[in-house]
Amino acid sequence: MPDIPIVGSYFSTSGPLGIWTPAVAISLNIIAAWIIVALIRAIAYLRAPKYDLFKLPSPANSGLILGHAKALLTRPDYHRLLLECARECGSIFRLRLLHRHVAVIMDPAAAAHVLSVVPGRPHSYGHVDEVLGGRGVHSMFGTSDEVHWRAVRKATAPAFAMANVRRYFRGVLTAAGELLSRLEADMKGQEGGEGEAEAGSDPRVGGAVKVEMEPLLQRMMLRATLEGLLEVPDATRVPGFDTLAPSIVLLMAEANAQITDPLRALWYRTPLAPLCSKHVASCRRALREVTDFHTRTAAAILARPDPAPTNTLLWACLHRLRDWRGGSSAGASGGEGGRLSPQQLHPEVGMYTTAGFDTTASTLGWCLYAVALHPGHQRALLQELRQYGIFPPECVVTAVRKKNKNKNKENNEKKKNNSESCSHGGKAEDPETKRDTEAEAVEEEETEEAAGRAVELELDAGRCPGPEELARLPLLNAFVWEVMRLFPTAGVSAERLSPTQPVRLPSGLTLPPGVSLWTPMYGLHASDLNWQHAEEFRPERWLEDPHCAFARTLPDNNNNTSTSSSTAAAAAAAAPDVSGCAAAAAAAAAGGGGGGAAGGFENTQRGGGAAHAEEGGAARRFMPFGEGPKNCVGQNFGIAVVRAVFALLLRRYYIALHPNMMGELLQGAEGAAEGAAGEGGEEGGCLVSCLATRTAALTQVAVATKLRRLRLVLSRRQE
Ligand code: HEM
Repeated sequence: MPDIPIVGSYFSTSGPLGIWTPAVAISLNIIAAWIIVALIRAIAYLRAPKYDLFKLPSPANSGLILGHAKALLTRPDYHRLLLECARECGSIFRLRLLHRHVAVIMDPAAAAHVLSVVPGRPHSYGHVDEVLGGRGVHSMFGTSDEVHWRAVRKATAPAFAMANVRRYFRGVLTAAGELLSRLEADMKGQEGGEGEAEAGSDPRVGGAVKVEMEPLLQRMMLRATLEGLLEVPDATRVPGFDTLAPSIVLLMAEANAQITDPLRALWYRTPLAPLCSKHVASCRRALREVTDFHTRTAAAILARPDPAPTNTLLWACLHRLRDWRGGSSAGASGGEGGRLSPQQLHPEVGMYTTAGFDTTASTLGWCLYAVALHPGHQRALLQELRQYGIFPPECVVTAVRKKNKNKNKENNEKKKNNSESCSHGGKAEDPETKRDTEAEAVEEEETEEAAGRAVELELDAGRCPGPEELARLPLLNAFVWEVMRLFPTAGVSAERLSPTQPVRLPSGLTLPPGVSLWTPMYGLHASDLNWQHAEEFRPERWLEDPHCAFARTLPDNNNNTSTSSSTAAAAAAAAPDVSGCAAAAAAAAAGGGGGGAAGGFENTQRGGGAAHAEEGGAARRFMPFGEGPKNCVGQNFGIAVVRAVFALLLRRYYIALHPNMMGELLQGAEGAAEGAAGEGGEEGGCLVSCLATRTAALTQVAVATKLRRLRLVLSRRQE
């Protein structure tokens, strides 16, 4: 009998291989364990019910260990990568990220089905939730507890009825007034040689001034949310307001980086991270500040007297929210338990403060980018705004300067009273007094200008359009829908997970539980499989076809569209690009397809169905606000703000891209993009895809898909 060494000696250097013995022994043990696990999984797989996951085609660019993760991680514009995969594999395909499988769904019927029937969001949303509610605390958005989600959704959804959106609009106009003041102040500063964004560069470009738009839009939307939705009086005076938007943006970027890089998430959570990395330290500080701000807002809401039962404004719905823990069904106030403490309410307050501001600001940013790229459309839009009297110059008034009150207190009081009475649109004002006030305001503006001080502007609510009026403008709405189609701000961020139940797709394929179901909006909206001339920016498509949001208008074999064509559509289609847009708008307004751009989408979207009944069940192919029970609850408010602020800026300023940004856009695609930026934008196929690729290179694909830096040149229009 050979002498068998005891097991312990395999792990010591006295073993048969000398100093190599422990290393070899450990490796052999790991391999053995791996084989055992693989055998167990193989047996489990053979015994498990059969699913169709592996029947889905998978793109070729898969690495042995990382699978498709490497390609996704190395392409910052991975929304375009998904589009390329769809071209290779079709509109439903499978990606492998390490050992995990993800079904990517760009087919409208399958996407709408998944978003409608699969309730859960994947765990990666937890990183985002941390920004909304704090560490380890979940809001309705990121919770995996369906009772929690249902309770809060049911209690707060009435807050976004149109009647309430009208109420919130005052807050929007206040915030938009501040935006104008800041823009004018920037312009004045730059004219005087101050406030340059980049040292050494000339801020004046051909008599106009450059502006970094994103931070201004984010601040505006945050103020609109706090003062409009939550009725926080003068949010700008609340401690921490000035740093809130940049802090949330910083944290959202970090959350996104952690979603795509799990190792980063691990490192971020170690106690060493803030000591070694300034970035992590500032994120931690920002998180504390943001959490503190939300808790204070929640406490302020709860401190208000009980709202009347008929009050469905957002703050009132949140005030009424009751503890849902321990209950299996949600009562009228969302829960059946006791009152919530500020700490319990703060994730929901944080979610509502945060969910709308970056999405809406980015959508606005995309609108400004698109209008700067298409001067012909800009002219047509301006014409429409003038024709309908939207945001006339008189709606912008100069606010009373409190600085001068010692000098001219009495005079200022008089003006303040006048301005307040008209800004709430309450009392009818004597036209004579109004003219006097305007003249004084202009005079004051001039005095302030002469003194080199910034002028504060306000919007006169009585002269501004309401949300419904804006929703009726055919061209404006067609333009905004087209922007939201080609540049959806939730471009990659809709994902569902069914942890225990298999998911059956409309095509008949059944996917196993635990597989991530990813429905990237960008892919749905920009894929040739779903749209004709998908990558072309053509707002007219919304005017030509009242049911453009549904997948029924794909070309038949003869390259004709199957739409039940109207005279309006035919007239519009025959007209050239920009004038075509105006012609289509006119035709649509005349009744040919008037509801298409403005009413059609909204009506059906509110219905909540994934399929359009009138169209024999055609699937929705346009879903910038998501689909199904977890679609965007704040969409009425979001779209109203986009329309209003976009129209306001368009009416007041000529909007162009800053030459530096134009330079970046043209890099490597000079000839191609130049044409698109020129009058009329006659876009050939190559030019269209070049422009799309270059835009993607300037895009930050994150929780919100937005331009990395939006630099514009704004010049005041002469009325
Ligand atoms: C143009 C602006 C907006 C866009 C494009 C947008 C887009 C979206 C999308 C695509 C979703 C669904 C995500 C998913 O399927 O997982 C969503 C959800 C949500 N949005 Fe918006 N949103 C906008 C504005 C707003 C505003 C203004 C608010 C509120 C103030 C808001 C609050 C929410 C909330 C609370 C959810 C989660 C709904 C739930 O889980 O039931 N959004 N949004």
